[in-house]
Amino acid sequence: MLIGVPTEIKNHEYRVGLTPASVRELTHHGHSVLVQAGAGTAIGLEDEQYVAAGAEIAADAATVFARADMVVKVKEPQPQECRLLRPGQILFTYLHLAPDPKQTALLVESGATAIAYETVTDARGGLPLLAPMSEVAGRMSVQAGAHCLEKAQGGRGVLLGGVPGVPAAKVVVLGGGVVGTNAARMAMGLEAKVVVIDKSLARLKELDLQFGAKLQTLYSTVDTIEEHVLDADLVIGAVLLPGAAAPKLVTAGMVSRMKRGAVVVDVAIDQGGCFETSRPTTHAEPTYVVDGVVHYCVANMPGGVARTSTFALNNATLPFVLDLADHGHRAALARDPHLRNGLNVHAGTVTCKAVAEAQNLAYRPAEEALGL
Ligand SMILES: NC(=O)C1=CN([C@@H]2O[C@H](COP(=O)(O)OP(=O)(O)OC[C@H]3O[C@@H](n4cnc5c(N)ncnc54)[C@H](O)[C@@H]3O)[C@@H](O)[C@H]2O)C=CC1
Ligand SMILES: CC(=O)C(=O)O
Ligand SMILES: [Mg+2]
Repeated sequence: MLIGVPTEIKNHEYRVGLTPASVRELTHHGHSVLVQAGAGTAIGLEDEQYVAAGAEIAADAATVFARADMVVKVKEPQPQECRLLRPGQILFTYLHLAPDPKQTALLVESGATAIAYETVTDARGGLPLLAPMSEVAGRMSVQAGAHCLEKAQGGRGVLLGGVPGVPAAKVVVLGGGVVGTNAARMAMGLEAKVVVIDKSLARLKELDLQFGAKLQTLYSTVDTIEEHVLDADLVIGAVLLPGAAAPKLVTAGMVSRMKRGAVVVDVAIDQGGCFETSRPTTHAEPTYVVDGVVHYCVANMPGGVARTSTFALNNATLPFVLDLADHGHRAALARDPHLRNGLNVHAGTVTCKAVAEAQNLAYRPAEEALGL
């Protein structure tokens, strides 16, 4: 199979779909890889390293999309990329379609087979291709939040850990999954007072066992959310209903009653965000203020630490890329129900139920669309 890797074009996005080491694995399996010139240069992955691993270098994205049987990316395709896709071609990348009707329509129109990293599952109920970036974003959310709390950034001028004689800041984490756990761990490491709110009792039990008395775990109700958000210095949004638009747990009314200079970091923004006042921002302009509350809503946070993120992402995606390349999409999707859960759009139909429901579109189960 010919696998194509275009340069990412989203704002300040420097990750790359395949590392030279991943390219070497693919060529070792007898596949060909076409990498756009300069795709990894920003993070020190030079064209020469890709060539040494067996890749061919293409001058531009149009060539990569025109020749590749499978396009491997990081972020959702931008409109000009969607228009380069064709029927029968595989697109393997993050899509986050539920809150994005425009991209959904373009992918349906393309006729391509679009497999989303974020809805691929594993046998333990996890999301193995979302998890590495959730680890990164969870850890970054506390760095970002701590920075935004500084006066010059519009924050309250509060140090997360306090100092002897002065109280620590209060950090509230909504959702105790992969992002939430990593955020809580970093916030506890900086000696903030940390509360995690989740609607899964099983998850709260695991967190309690893992962190003990240092972490307060609370069951998610409107009451609990309101009480703790109003009292917080930093709130981190980390909830997820896989594939679906994020639930708006924090209303605009609650935000208006938060402390002036408090900060919200809405990591769930890629699924639409869990604060009613959230809208996507970029690394170039990461924050805005609503009712005195600083909002950080960058939809590609891991792009900020693109080198770490690229290696972490490739560790998780490579086995699936190899599977798709070795067997073709139909056989690979037929034999692996977890990879099949990643199929969001195939040959002009939406095959992810949560996406179809979010946008009121016709849904066709993947098995039916693939003729399995
Ligand atoms: N902005 C960015 O750059 C990035 C965003 N993300 C996003 O972060 C979000 C979280 O991802 P993960 O932690 O991997 O998901 P996860 O599935 O590991 O955790 C989500 C948690 O939310 C909880 N939850 C669901 N509904 C809830 C409710 N009503 N109240 C309280 N908790 C609730 C679930 O029980 C679960 O524990 C996703 O939207 C993901 O796409 C992930 C990486 C990067
Ligand atoms: C998951 C995601 O949105 C990202 O890594 O950018
Ligand atoms: Mg505890």
